[in-house]
Amino acid sequence: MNAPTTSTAHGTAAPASIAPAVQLTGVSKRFGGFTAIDDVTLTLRPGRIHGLLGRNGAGKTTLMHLITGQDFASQGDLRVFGEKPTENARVLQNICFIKESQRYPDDWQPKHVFRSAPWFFEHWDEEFAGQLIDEFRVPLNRRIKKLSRGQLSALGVIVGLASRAPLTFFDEPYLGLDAVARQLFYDRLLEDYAEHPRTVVLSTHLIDEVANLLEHVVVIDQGRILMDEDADVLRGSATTVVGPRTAVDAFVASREVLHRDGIGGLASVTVAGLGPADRAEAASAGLELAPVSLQQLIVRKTNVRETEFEQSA
Ligand SMILES: Nc1ncnc2c1ncn2[C@@H]1O[C@H](COP(=O)(O)OP(=O)(O)OP(=O)(O)O)[C@@H](O)[C@H]1O
Repeated sequence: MNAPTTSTAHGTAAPASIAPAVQLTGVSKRFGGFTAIDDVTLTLRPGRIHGLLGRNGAGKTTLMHLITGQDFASQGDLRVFGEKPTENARVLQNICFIKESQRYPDDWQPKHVFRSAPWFFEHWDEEFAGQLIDEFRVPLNRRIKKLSRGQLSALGVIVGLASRAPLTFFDEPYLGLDAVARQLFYDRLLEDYAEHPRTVVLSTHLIDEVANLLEHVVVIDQGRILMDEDADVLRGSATTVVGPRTAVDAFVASREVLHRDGIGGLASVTVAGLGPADRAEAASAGLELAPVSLQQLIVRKTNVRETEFEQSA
């Protein structure tokens, strides 16, 4: 029996109904005395592109290992398509996990990877894979050990895209990819996802590069979820106010300040959520309002919440 799936208008299998694709409740992962994932409760809804973001060592890869059944949680309940993922073929056949450190048999060439992919991924699209192989210029008959770093990354990206797995993880897939190849990856992911909706989790440090792809953002730090919000809500949740310092200070005095910057008599202050009336007030005070990039927003909100966490600890 397969994991619950349903046909979309495009005829592609996707997780059924509105049941969560992934559901974690009070999940922790400890390595000896060190807690890498700390009491995480998180839901990933199906049919969305999620960004899993966070600083080095935050716990992103560990979390993905737990969700993809490669490791056991020390505590808590973890469900993927409603079932526990570990040692569960029904769930695992619907997951594709592309990671930078992917290992292949010593004597394998890319052609062996592409030949074996359909055994693992029931929605594998050979024609799409062929198109991507040409576009990313991956040599099919060279030993994988001899591939350049970028070619190796491209191999993973092609498998991840052409697998069309209902739940696909890309853990820092861009490492080694040049700017042209990264853009190609983003373009093909978005086009293919539009035609074949599925649940995608993208872990990356290049937040602004993927900002337009992301529908939902999860930020993790020291094993805890710092942010779990729709990207659109996040985008509209802060604005930078720029102008003469005294006017800016007066305007932000009663508002939630996320970040302050400035030089000489000029100030640039990022504040949370401005409504139409606030915007009119800023305009009449001669202040400029600038949008905040997703990356800046995440960095600023993360700093504020890290401080709150530290104070409450
Ligand atoms: N097998 C392990 N044994 C001990 N500690 C581990 C193990 N695996 C991960 N850790 C620790 O858990 C923490 C989270 O690591 P993880 O690889 O999940 O971070 P990450 O967010 O993916 O980081 P990066 O962005 O640098 O790849 C780190 O402090 C790491 O050293």
